[in-house]
Amino acid sequence: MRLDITGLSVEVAGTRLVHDITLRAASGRVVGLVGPNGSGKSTLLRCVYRALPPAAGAVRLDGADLHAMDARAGARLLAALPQESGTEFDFTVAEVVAMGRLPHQRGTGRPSAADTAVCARALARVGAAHLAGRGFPGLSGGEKQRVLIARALAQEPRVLVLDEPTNHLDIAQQLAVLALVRDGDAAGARPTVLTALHDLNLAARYCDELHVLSRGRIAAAGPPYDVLTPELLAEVFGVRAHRVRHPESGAVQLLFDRLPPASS
Ligand SMILES: Nc1ncnc2c1ncn2[C@@H]1O[C@H](COP(=O)(O)OP(=O)(O)OP(=O)(O)O)[C@@H](O)[C@H]1O
Repeated sequence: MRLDITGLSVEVAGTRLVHDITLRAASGRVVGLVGPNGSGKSTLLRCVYRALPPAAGAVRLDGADLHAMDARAGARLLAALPQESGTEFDFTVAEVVAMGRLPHQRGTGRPSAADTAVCARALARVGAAHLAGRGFPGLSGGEKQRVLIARALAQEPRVLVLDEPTNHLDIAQQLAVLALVRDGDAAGARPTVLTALHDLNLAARYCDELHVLSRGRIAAAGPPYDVLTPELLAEVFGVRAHRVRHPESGAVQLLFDRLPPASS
């Protein structure tokens, strides 16, 4: 499913934080959003997953206006992993993941055997099947993050919006989660993904395309290594970057240093 963001501006408490964003994620593509702290990534994503209304512009899924859809219809198409859930769900892990099935349930709202199977698969995909019976509040930060990703996967969305999915994850889990997001499920179903990421090397490795946000506006967009030039990294992130090649794969990697202080 295609995600089109056109002319999107977002305001919080009367202040415009995100200005006139236009980007497209073609069906099945992984599009990354990178930018320094406070550049507006979360605010933009919150509007895309409908936690905030647009002040101008629109978010469309295969041409249909997401903000004009009823909540259940929208939730059957698009699932989100917010940066901070803000909720200490007093539920078991299995119950938290089952919440992902709510948009698909009718009548009694009780999960069917098929719903339970979808949830079990989602937990297994993030390597958290063994946590199903545990209470959510007692999990570690990384375990919670994997369970919330499983909840989003259990929603079987056509579009997945992720705000820092690697937060709290150790390096092996970071690579595993981004690989599963990029590669889709065993049946080859792969949602369209829009994800904010801080780690520029991970963003370059797992995203088909990157959009760089700076002060609420798009500063650059395109294939990762066309975008992540030393000039842009100095200007937007304030760092000195070297590009080197991985000794085995030959893939480009970025190494960072602080910029030398400006001479007066
Ligand atoms: N409720 C709010 N009221 C006022 N300002 C806000 C509010 N929410 C966010 N902001 C400001 O908007 C700007 C963008 O914040 P946002 O969280 O979208 O940035 P971000 O790129 O996701 O940052 P980070 O990388 O630190 O997560 C920041 O300067 C932030 O302080």
